[in-house]
Amino acid sequence: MKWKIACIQFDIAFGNPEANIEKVCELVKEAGKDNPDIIVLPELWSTGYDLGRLDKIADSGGFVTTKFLKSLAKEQNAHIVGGSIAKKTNRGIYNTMLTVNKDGEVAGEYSKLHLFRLMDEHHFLQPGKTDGMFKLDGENCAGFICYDIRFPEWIRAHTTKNAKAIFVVAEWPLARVEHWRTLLIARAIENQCYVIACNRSGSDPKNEFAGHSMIIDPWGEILAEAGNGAETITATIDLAKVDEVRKQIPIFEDRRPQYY
Ligand SMILES: NC(=O)CCC(=O)C(=O)O
Repeated sequence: MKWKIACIQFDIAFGNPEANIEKVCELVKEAGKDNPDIIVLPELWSTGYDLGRLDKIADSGGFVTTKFLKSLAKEQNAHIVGGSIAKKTNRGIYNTMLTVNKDGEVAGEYSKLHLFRLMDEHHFLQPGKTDGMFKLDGENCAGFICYDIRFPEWIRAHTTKNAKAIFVVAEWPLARVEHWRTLLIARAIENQCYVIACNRSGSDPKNEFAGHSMIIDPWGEILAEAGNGAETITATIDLAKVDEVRKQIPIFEDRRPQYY
């Protein structure tokens, strides 16, 4: 399976879902001119980290964003890994990744498992309880949200279920850009999978963000990398390469989990 991927890196308007929905609509349509198979958005793209106002601005039940992403996916004939949104439920607010396929169906829903205390998430958000596996065109994929990439065991729990492409959506600050780049490359090499990572650019009242969205192959080669401004990066990935690399160095066969 070959997929052309587009990661849309942009500056999120702080606490302004209407403005962000309008912007994403425009940017997805622009990216769609290149006929990508999969379009990826960053973390909390509709609200940014305006955590103190989430009670007012989070999407209740995720209904507005789900409907919006479904209609965009159908219109663009592309799968959308819809970054994440703040989803309000009667159990609290979650940082939730929604993936919709090009038929306009929800292919996956994953709420961030590891809340990032340095950015106060634990005061405002609930941690998810499910894994990030989903399928696109019958292929196993997995989704992760930002801080999750610091937990290799969480990513591994998905690649041992044969996830071949992992999607990381983020609001990763510039202060730790080298951690971002190094961790993403390491996750690709150690799991012998594609890593498709979409970060935001710009700043909010507390942080300047790194950008540097990346598409990395299972050998750890960077196929595309953004700078730190608003930019859409694209690359074509071929999942056959995952099987090739896993055959060349068979780490999944050579694991000794009984000793770990
Ligand atoms: N939004 C996040 O989860 C940020 C994670 C981060 O910055 C880190 O260093 O980890």
